[in-house]
Amino acid sequence: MKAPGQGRGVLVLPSRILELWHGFRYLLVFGACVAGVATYIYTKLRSRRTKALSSPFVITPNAEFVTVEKSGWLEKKPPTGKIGENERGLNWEKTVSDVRLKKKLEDARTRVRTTPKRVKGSKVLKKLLLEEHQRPLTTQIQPVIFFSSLTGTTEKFANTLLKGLEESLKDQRAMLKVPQIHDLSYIDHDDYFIGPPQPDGLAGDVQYFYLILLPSYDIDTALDNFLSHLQETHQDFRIDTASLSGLAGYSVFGFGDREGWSTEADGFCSQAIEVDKWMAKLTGRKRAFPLGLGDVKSDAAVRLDEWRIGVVGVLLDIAAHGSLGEGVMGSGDAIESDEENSTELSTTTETAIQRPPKRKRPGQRLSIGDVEDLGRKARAQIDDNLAQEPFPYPLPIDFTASITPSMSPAAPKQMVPVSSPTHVALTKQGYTIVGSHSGVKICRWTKSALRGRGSCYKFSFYGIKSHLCMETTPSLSCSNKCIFCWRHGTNPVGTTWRWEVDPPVLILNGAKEGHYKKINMMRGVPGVRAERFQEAMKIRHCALSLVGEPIFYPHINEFVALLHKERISSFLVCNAQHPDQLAALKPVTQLYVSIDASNAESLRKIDRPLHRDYWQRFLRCLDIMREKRFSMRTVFRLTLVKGFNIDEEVEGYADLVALGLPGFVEIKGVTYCGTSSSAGAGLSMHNVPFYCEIVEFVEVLNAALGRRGLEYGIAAEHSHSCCVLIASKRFFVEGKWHTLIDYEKFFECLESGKEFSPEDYMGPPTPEWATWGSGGFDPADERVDRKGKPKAAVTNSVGSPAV
Ligand SMILES: Cc1cc2nc3c(=O)[nH]c(=O)nc-3n(C[C@H](O)[C@H](O)[C@H](O)COP(=O)(O)O)c2cc1C
Ligand code: SF4
Repeated sequence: MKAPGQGRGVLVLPSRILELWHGFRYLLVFGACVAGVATYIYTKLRSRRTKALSSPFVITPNAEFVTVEKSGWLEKKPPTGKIGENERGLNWEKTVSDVRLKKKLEDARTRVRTTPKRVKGSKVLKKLLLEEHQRPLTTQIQPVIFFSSLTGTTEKFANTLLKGLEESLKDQRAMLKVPQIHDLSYIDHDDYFIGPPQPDGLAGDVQYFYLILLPSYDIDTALDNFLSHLQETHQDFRIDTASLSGLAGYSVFGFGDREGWSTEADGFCSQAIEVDKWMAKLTGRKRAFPLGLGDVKSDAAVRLDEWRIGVVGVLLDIAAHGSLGEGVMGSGDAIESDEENSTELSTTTETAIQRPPKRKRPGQRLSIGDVEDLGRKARAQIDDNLAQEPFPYPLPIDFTASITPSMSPAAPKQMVPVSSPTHVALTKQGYTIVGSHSGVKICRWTKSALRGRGSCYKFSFYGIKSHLCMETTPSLSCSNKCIFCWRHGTNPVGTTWRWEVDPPVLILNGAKEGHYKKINMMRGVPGVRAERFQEAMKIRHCALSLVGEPIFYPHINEFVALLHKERISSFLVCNAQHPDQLAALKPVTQLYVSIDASNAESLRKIDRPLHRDYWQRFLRCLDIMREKRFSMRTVFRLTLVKGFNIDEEVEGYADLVALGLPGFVEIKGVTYCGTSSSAGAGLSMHNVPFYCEIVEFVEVLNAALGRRGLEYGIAAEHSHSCCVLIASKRFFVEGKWHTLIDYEKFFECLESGKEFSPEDYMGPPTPEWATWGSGGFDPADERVDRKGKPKAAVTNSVGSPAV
């Protein structure tokens, strides 16, 4: 039997528990849930951590691949071999076998850490490049010569260059480091031709300047590897397309053999030309000096030396100014000659002629016979007219006339002040305004010649190399308002000189400075030939035929004398409106008048002269030209405008030739300038004659001169610029035309102080390729189309025009 208390106590315990459960059950359930969740999270976290710790270190793909691509070393490979397997079990150690590559990767990492770069698969924006190049250069420049040589020739030249550079740059050590030299066969191309080298601890303190000397081989050589390397680097989408833009600049010199590969088209220096192109792309057009080419069997040493001098000049520029100067990216865009608006414009528009319908001039034709006498008669007739029948209006004051005190104007103003619209307009069109009334502009032929694409017709006719020629004017103002003048509306005009006068020295120095500056801007333009670039740095000829009227300038004689003193020849074109000034003009190498029309009415409509006695002035000028023909070479320049003056004007022009008896008559087609004023005058592209039409006109004119008993003949042509030369038989010697000029002889004659005639400085015979029927394009140059592609040579046989 159980004790009563004992049995009750047993019953009370469960009910107590039940009671407690009811009282705390929600709390207990909630606590259990929280504990469960916490345990779950803890377990999860713990398991992750364990897994991570047991896996090999994996480089973050993004960061590391970017690193690799930025440095340009590897294609989608992790960058180091010291790490073991990754999650997929690939052993990177095995994939990176090249020890050097590993080192580069390390370097690349360092580089990336110090100089982060963006991956760019597209073309580098010009603006970005500009910014980069425009930053002031405070770093030292390290010139590096690279060469390749199979038989030792290039190596020898490279070492000579090294010595030359060391010598020339020794005083510039603060900015220019001692040049280095590397054989391309012994260096790793990756070290220098993916990105500029980064010297340890000096990143940012040194910029490299590459000089690359190469022979050319049309067989497989190590050079092909180098070329492929450049090409692949440029085309590698992971690498900046201009990955070498960090260079200070570069220039290439090629050695070849003209005996076996006579022209560039035949392969002369082909590989140097290729390398130059790839380097231009890789550096973002940092060609600091034009590509030089030398023939190992003739001129290599001379050409290399010229090139060295040019390169040293550039390096010194950098030392002095901290920048590459003009002509390379970042310092002023060099204008491609193909894009250039034609300077011929100035010479053609100033003479283009609008002709009235067919005009009969019975009784006005000069008879065959004594043309001299006729000239005198014409002059006498004019004088009579002036004396007996004064003009019904007051004659305008010629600027050559003396001015009475009462008429003297107040203080003269500047002709083209800097703030004037004319200044702005001319500057925009590429003119450099010199002083307050002069201008200079590099013409498209100068650019063309620098690139070996041909000189203007003056080379074929007179031996003027266009890259040695400066086109300028000492007076932007003129006394005509020709309807076809592209400057119409903004050009200063006047019958008298009423502006401040700049001294001739100032004009010449300013013009030369402006010209050289523009030449310098061609430095980085593809295709510019180093030797021509060098030659262009010495002006040999001056064409005073830009815009305006050169003899309007009161000190024209002094200006021309300064040119001659520097042995610069002078070709002066005037508009036949300033007879007194023309009469007072001292000898120039060649004197032109523009013949814009063959009768007074026509001239008035076309030239819209300010002088009311314009026709008398015009005739007087022809008269003076006739008188001057034994003291200097005289030229009539005719510009033909289709639909205006080709068919009907031949006889009239022949009469004018009979009057002035020029040594030469240049006939050329107008160049359409496409301005609103020319369009307003009814001119369009349809008025530009084809060469065959020029040829036809010339033949008819030649016949017309013959009928007048004038001893002229068709001497030369330049079909490339639609231009033909008729010459006096004075220049036909021993069965050959002698239209070229002996410039040295001209200066000698001048310096002798004695009287001399054009025959005294007549040059050698006109080259065969320039004579009538041969086309007139210098075979040493390459004719190209507008896109710069080689064009078939035009050999225009007489009567079957080619253009
Ligand atoms: C097999 C061979 C191929 C050549 N091919 C060219 C060529 O295509 N174009 C060229 O201008 N010169 C060519 N040359 C001429 C060399 O470029 C020239 O002799 C040069 O100076 C060699 O330089 P190096 O002695 O430094 O190797 C070739 C010469 C050889 C022997
Ligand atoms: S003469 Fe001189 S300025 Fe005139 S087109 Fe020829 S190169 Fe140019």
